[in-house]
Amino acid sequence: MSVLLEASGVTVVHEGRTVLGGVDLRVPAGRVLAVTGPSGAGKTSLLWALAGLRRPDAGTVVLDGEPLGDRDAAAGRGVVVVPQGNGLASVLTASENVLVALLAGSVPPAEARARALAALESVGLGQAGHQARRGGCRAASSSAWPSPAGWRRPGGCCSPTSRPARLDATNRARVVDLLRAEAARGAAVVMATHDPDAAAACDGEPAPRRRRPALAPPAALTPCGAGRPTCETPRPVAWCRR
Ligand SMILES: Nc1ncnc2c1ncn2[C@@H]1O[C@H](COP(=O)(O)OP(=O)(O)OP(=O)(O)O)[C@@H](O)[C@H]1O
Repeated sequence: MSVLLEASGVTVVHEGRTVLGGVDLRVPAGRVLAVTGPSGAGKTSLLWALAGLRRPDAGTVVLDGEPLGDRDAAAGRGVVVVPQGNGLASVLTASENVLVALLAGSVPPAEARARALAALESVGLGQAGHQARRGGCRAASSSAWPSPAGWRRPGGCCSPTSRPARLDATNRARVVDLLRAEAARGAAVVMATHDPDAAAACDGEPAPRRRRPALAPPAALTPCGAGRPTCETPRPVAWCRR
């Protein structure tokens, strides 16, 4: 089945404050959607909701026509989430971090080693990944770390990543390339970023019209992408790559 991630009216309330209001989006397989906005705009809240980590206070998240469910259910359906802090174990090397994820998904050890090496090479770490611990491989960014489910059966992939302070142009391009490759393998990819260049690399088209007035977050998510202006009004927007 072709992956289709849809959100409808997703609203997140923290401590009585609406930080995300009525976001609609639709991300089919093969597309990379970027959401951007200033700190506090609600990017992480949106991605957490899309990944099943945070139940929306209103609205729905649907994957392939079925409600997403909680994180366990989402993971079981191939939804990968890459947290901002990478979620890596600092006591493990880069390759060990990748291996653990693969082995936990019952990938045979030999295959897991090959996949781990391929993943690290794709971000320019290669053999260095056998020595590099978390601090040393941060520039490779989060997208290098696949979930086994995500590799075997591409589903949604939510990546709050690419803070400009952490990625230079080369590594930014690598991250975007990895996300595009994931999309090309059939994933629907959502990336949150502060980095206008990273967002622009995910060229796109406007999301469907909102069905209800926005409960504007304190600083709204804004669209960006090749040739697309930034919205001047608070308007959470999603967009997809053709
Ligand atoms: N667990 C929480 N409890 C209370 N408030 C929260 C919680 N998580 C987020 N918030 C608030 O919700 C708002 C949106 O936060 P969120 O992390 O989604 O924004 P963001 O766009 O991802 O920000 P950043 O780019 O800095 O990561 C912020 O004002 C934040 O302080």
